[in-house]
Amino acid sequence: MGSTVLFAPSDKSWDDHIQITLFVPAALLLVYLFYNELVRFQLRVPNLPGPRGFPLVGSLPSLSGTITSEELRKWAGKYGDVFQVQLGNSTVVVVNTTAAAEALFIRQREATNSRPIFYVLHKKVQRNGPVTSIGTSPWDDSCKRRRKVAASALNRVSVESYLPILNKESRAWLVDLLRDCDGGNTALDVMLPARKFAINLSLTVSYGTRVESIKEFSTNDILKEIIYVEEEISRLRETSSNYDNYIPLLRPLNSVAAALGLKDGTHLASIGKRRHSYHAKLQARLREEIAAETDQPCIQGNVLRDPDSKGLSEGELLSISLSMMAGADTSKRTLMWACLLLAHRPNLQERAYKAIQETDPTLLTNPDVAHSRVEYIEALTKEIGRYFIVLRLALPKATHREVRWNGAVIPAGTMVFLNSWACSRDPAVFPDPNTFAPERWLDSQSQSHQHQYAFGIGGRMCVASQLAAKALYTVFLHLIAHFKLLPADGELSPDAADPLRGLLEKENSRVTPRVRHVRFVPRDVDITRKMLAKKP
Ligand code: HEM
Repeated sequence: MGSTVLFAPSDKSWDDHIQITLFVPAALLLVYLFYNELVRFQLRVPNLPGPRGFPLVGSLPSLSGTITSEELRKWAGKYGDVFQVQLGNSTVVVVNTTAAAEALFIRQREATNSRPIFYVLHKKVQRNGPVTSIGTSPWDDSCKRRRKVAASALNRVSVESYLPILNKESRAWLVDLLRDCDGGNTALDVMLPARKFAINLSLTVSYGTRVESIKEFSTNDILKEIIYVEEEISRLRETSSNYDNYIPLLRPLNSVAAALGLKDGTHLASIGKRRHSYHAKLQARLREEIAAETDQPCIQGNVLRDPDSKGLSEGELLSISLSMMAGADTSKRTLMWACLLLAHRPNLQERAYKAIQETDPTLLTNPDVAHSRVEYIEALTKEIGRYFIVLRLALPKATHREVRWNGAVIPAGTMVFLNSWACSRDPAVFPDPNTFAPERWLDSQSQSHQHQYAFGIGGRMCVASQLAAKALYTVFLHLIAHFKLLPADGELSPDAADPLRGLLEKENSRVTPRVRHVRFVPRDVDITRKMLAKKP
């Protein structure tokens, strides 16, 4: 007798089985998509124009592969100065002109003072950490306290006390250049000295410590860690990518991928932990220096010496230091663009050199130049900030209360992008905006008192704008006084230092130049050596 399979499904029941297996998830997905579209629809700001985009993803595909800030600037031509765009499930209000920026961030300053919460940064990277940096903290009492301490440590008066540091760091740059430039025959990677300068500035302000040699960046474990971790954080803070922030559906999919071993599910949290851990090491070192009375004045030191004076918790103090290190990234990128621009504009260098000579020729041989005021170099510094805008969408902002614009009421908790790039290209206040013209900032010009958007605007503007501007000024003056900068291959390229065509990555709103090498030819080696010898 042949064996009988009692429960063998007939062909029909197999078909039913397969149909149900396919149908149920498809139906659930459709229900989810429908519900999600309702949510996305409700999140739109009534009476504010803006594209609707695609289901689920909104305008993300339309922005993908574009230079986001420039694309949004172009969209303003169609939708107006202020419009809304949906990035997945997030509604973002984009502000594209100087008039609109003043209306929202100055006249409604209190209401636009906050920062959004991002899934990747706040929920994943910071998951186990006590704090976020100031620049990524929503507006509350703690944020107010931290910002106040940072701002008073970096205000115009305090900046005076940092001038010796700025002189020292810009001279250190010249020492490195003189040693490595090979009389201008070898092109140097400008990222290395720019990074050293920027990290030293942040380390000094925060912990009273600095890096002596560029080589340490590849040999010293804590510095290697700072660089890796800060670059990762910078990538994870990027607003134009990190789609998990905007499309909730991706989050469980990523968890499944991590569970299946297809991606590293611990990476994000580990970056947050590593950031806290390197700061803890720097702080421990500073505590030892304080105990030995060998510490240098710095923000952490001031608070550690007198913990009750500022009313900050340990976590809040740490948050201030996280913020100082994040600032290093922007200074570095600005310095890189500036070197490239100067290398491709010999006339600009000569004009600047002449301006130093005419204002005060002793500055050409003086080791300390940070105190000086050469109007043209100040204008050059401002124009470099305007022309390149290294943080093209500033840092993402959020409304803290209702904001009004042209009949639309933008509710509290809405994400807002200040398109600093578009504001800097606003022809209403910057005629011929695509031309690099330091002259526009000279006192005689009508634009000279315009706001410079490189540092953002409003209640959450860069707390270190005075210090950063002075630091850039000091480097530019010293560089121009002692070196001629030339393109790496001798060819003057119109694209290398172009803020759109010269980009390394189009979509990144923190912009870096594609070309990184420049030749530095000493103007007069003996004069530079003598100047450097005046100070240890
Ligand atoms: C060329 C150099 C720099 C540029 C272009 C720059 C630019 C910016 C921009 C655009 C913002 C956001 C402003 C806004 O949302 O309106 C910002 C915020 C901030 N910057 Fe800078 N920055 C620079 C250097 C620094 C340095 C050196 C530090 C620290 C030592 C620093 C600390 C901060 C902090 C703490 C914030 C957050 C402010 C807040 O959210 O309340 N920045 N910066």
